Amino acid sequence: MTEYRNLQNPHGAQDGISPLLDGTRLPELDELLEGAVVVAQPMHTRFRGVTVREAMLLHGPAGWAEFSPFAEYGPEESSRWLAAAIEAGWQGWPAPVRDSVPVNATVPAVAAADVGRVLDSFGEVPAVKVKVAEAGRTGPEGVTEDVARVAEVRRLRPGAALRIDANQGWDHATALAALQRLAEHGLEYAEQPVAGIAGLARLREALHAAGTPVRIAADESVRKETDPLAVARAGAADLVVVKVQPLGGVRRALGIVGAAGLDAVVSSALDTSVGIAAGVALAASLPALPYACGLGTVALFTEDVAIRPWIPDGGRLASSSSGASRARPVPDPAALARLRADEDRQQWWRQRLMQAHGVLSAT
Ligand SMILES: O=C(O)CCC(=O)c1ccccc1C(=O)O
Ligand SMILES: [Mg+2]
Repeated sequence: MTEYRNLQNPHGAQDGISPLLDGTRLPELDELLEGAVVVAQPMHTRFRGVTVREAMLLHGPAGWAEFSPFAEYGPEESSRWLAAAIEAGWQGWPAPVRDSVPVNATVPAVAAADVGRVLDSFGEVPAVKVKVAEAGRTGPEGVTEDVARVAEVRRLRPGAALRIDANQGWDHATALAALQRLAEHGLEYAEQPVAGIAGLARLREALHAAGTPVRIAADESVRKETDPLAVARAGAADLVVVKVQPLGGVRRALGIVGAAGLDAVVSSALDTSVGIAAGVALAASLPALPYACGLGTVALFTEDVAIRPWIPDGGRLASSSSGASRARPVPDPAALARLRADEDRQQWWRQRLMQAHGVLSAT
């Protein structure tokens, strides 16, 4: 007998955003853990302080699913990532409205001399996102490095749309000065240059007043706020970045974009190809997709679990939902064996999944 539970989630049931697992059965723990495997995918370049990305892959009746909250995330936050995995593996995604989606290259905070190598790994792309304001490099020297990195991207890809992501690393004055310099290279938008909704609003106004109206995209102020719509309601950003796992699934992310009423950029959480497919499903089912998606990040790994890794081809990724122009990713057994994390890590991730499951079943 299938049990349907309409879970009341403290972060979900507000302002028309659906609760986590809205109407979807919460599988038993044993069912989730059967066939679950933790992989560790090494990276070409350090990203977000990480050189090996761990992810737990689950195998449900609808296909493979990814549960990969970052190591420092607790049960409450991780429960949204688990809800996204349950949607992927036990429910499937809504029908797409487009066959493929445009993708940006992602350039980590590397030295300008390494930019060419990173760009080449993505092939031809319509847009490039450049990481700036790396931890410990947010002072004047760091800004100079950021400007040099962006200038090198512009030199090598004169026709690409160019955006930067500061991961809220700058203070107001640094962001204002840095963005005025970076705007000379042509910026499509700046992603989370400073922390907080009030911070974004203040910076956005200061940029307009200074005559450099760089568009502002909110990322952390969407995915880490208890209310993902607060930034839109405050008029603090021009667009919102949406990620499937942190927002609790494709359907919930679609609802958030609709309620925000702003243009959305779909991006990855440094997922394996299994998680990237969910991001593509979101991008392929949004009513409008005015910006390239940050879903090319499998190119940052030295190896991936999928037989055909989800790396952009001609700047695009094909959609895999119903009417599939491409099947959903299936891990290659040989790659799973090679990338399998050690027993301690398998155990640690099973523990995390149990805790996230506990949050979903208690609410
Ligand atoms: O958007 C992209 O191009 C890549 C994804 C990305 O930058 C990212 C990946 C993992 C965690 C955080 C972020 C981020 O957008 O801040
Ligand atoms: Mg970001």
